[in-house]
Amino acid sequence: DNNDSLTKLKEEILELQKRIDNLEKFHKKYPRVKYLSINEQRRILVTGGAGFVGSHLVDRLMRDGHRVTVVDNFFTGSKANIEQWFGHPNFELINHDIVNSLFIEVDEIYHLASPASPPHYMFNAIKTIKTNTLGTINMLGLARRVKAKLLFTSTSEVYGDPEVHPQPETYWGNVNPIGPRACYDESKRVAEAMCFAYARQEKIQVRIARIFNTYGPRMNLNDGRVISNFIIQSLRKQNLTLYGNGNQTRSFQYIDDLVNGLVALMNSNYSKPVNLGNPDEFTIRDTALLIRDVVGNSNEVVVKEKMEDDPQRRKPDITVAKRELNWEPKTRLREGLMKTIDYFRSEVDKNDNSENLHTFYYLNSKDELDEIINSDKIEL
Ligand SMILES: O=C(O)[C@H]1O[C@H](OP(=O)(O)OP(=O)(O)OC[C@H]2O[C@@H](n3ccc(=O)[nH]c3=O)[C@H](O)[C@@H]2O)[C@H](O)[C@@H](O)[C@@H]1O
Repeated sequence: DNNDSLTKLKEEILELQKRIDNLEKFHKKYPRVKYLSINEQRRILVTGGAGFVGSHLVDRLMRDGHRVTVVDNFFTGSKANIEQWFGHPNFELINHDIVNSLFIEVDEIYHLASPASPPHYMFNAIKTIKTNTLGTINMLGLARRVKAKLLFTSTSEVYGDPEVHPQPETYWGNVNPIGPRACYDESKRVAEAMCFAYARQEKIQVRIARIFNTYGPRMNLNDGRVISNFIIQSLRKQNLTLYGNGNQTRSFQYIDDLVNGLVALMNSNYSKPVNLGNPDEFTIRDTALLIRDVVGNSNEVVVKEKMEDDPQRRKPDITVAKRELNWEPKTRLREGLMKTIDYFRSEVDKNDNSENLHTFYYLNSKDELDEIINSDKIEL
């Protein structure tokens, strides 16, 4: 008997030894990064660096050879977006909410942290306002203390429901200050004002990007914005939800183009706001039909209640970006959609077994909320 258990123990030890050997053999492979000398290498903070746009920017800055610190509170960001850099000597992740002060030493700050999808930013309107106001003040304070250059990611939503088309940076906008979108567009507007106040009064170097509708891999499955909703609905063979008649327009920019624009803007000498967007304009109905076509299904398009204060037409005038940054978007919508659909296809496959996922719906009224709760569309 003793002999038996001894043999069994020996077998178990051998098995464990094998596993330790395997672990020791494992070396994490990172994407290739450029070598920069100490003089060339910059210390760069990316707030919201675990989010959709932030993580693509982090990839670019890391590959360029810089030292990158990500700050994120993971409200809409996710660790999976940046896990490729965990453990890399040039990379650091701080779980921190920028509504509180941050004390670190950096040369540049890309300040992206903010929920961006309407259902997300409306989910906790006060928190959205705090993030864009207190959060931006904190980042400007940091920039002043350590003499860093700060790029603020503003939005085409500062133009509200625009009465000028396409929208140049000189247009002051048509924003409802008390509407459901105000928590986002008004707080982004005041954040722009803060950047300019710090630039004038404290001589901080600021850059302001007004980002127009952007899509691509790593958008959350529950992002709730139109491109991801239509793709997921098409993949799952659900009805495509058109809010309103679908004649409203948007101009969609692929993520890689935006990242190039952000880096070009940071490195430029231009300190006034710059539109970054793709001027190809589509109605939302046509967008639904195109996505359905590229996915290759024939789902029905159903009309839902119109969003309150939904901008009716949106298209960037990118004359300034072309002139000052020598930048323009390169990716056509169909091409960008194909890459995005590939990403969503694998994410949907992964997630559909875990049943805890749903598309966000806009709630315009109490009736609509009741309707959703009583239907099987959403698990609350
Ligand atoms: O990217 C921008 O410039 C700004 O505007 C967007 O807001 P919005 O254009 O309203 O983005 P979506 O939620 O994608 O909506 C686009 C249009 O599609 C419609 N929509 C959305 C989702 C859906 O399932 N169905 C649908 O018809 C909306 O009503 C809207 O007319 C984003 O929310 C912001 O992050 C960003 O700052």
